[in-house]
Amino acid sequence: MALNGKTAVVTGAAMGIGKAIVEILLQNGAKVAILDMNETIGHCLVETLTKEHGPDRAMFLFCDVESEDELKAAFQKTIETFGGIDILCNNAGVFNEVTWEKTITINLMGTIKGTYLALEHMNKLTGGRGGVIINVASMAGIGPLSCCPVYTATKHGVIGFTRSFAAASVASGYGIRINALCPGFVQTDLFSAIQSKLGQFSAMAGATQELIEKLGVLTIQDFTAGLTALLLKVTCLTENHL
Ligand SMILES: NC(=O)c1ccc[n+]([C@@H]2O[C@H](COP(=O)([O-])OP(=O)(O)OC[C@H]3O[C@@H](n4cnc5c(N)ncnc54)[C@H](O)[C@@H]3O)[C@@H](O)[C@H]2O)c1
Ligand SMILES: CCCCC[C@H](O)CC\C=C/C=C/C=C/[C@@H](O)[C@@H](O)CCCC(=O)O
Repeated sequence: MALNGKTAVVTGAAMGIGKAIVEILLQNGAKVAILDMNETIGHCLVETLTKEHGPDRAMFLFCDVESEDELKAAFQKTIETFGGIDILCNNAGVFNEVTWEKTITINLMGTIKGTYLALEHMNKLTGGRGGVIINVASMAGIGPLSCCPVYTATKHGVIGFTRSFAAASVASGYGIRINALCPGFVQTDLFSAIQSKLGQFSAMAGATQELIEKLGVLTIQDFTAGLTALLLKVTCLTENHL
């Protein structure tokens, strides 16, 4: 299988898009560390995945991406257990215009913290073996979304950070491929809860609903089907194309 022998870390992976990414990685041979704050769902997911894919392929690690110490500990545990990290997916994210500072800390700073830790482990210039980083941004990172200026800012930030880091990686020879993923609307818990998280922009809910009707909403199954080929293309090229 394409990802045999590879180890991946996925943040915010207990459910939704993160969980879908974990399943694709496992189906293609990788071992996966599932980082999340939701211990109950995380442990339950590992139990299910172990039945499907066999023992020692997936493990749950409690980790709030706001905490550099927790991220560091989770990376360390992954390296000790699986022998290294080849793929990092910075997926953890929230949608909340009320507690907007936290939205920035999780969505943007969490992604930057994860990427810098991965750089320490993967950088070929300092003895690492290279690797792949995937940052989950959004279509709201490409254009404005009037109901959520801060969420939009974090996703624009993730894209800007990813593009700049990619240029630095190529210019310096880190041996790290980094890409941003920009999904449209996907039926997850985050998507279902948006109405109550708009705060002072709740008057924009109508415009957002029109956009949702225009663009449509992917089921997680359709999202997974569409993502599989793309994710493999990005992650499989580790050795030959860096
Ligand atoms: N659902 C969509 O329509 C959509 C579209 C584009 C991009 N995205 C992005 O995809 C990512 C995943 O979103 P989702 O829709 O699957 O959300 P979700 O709410 O269904 O799942 C998010 C997961 O992240 C975890 N999480 C939240 N805060 C965390 C933290 N501080 N540290 C670690 N884990 C944390 C949650 O416990 C949960 O398991 C987010 O970055 C989101 O912005 C979502
Ligand atoms: C309410 C959003 C909850 C989920 C957010 C996700 O990250 C998904 C974002 C998906 C699509 C975004 C599209 C953005 C399009 C705009 O740039 C523009 O074309 C639409 C303008 C309408 C508006 O201002 O609201």
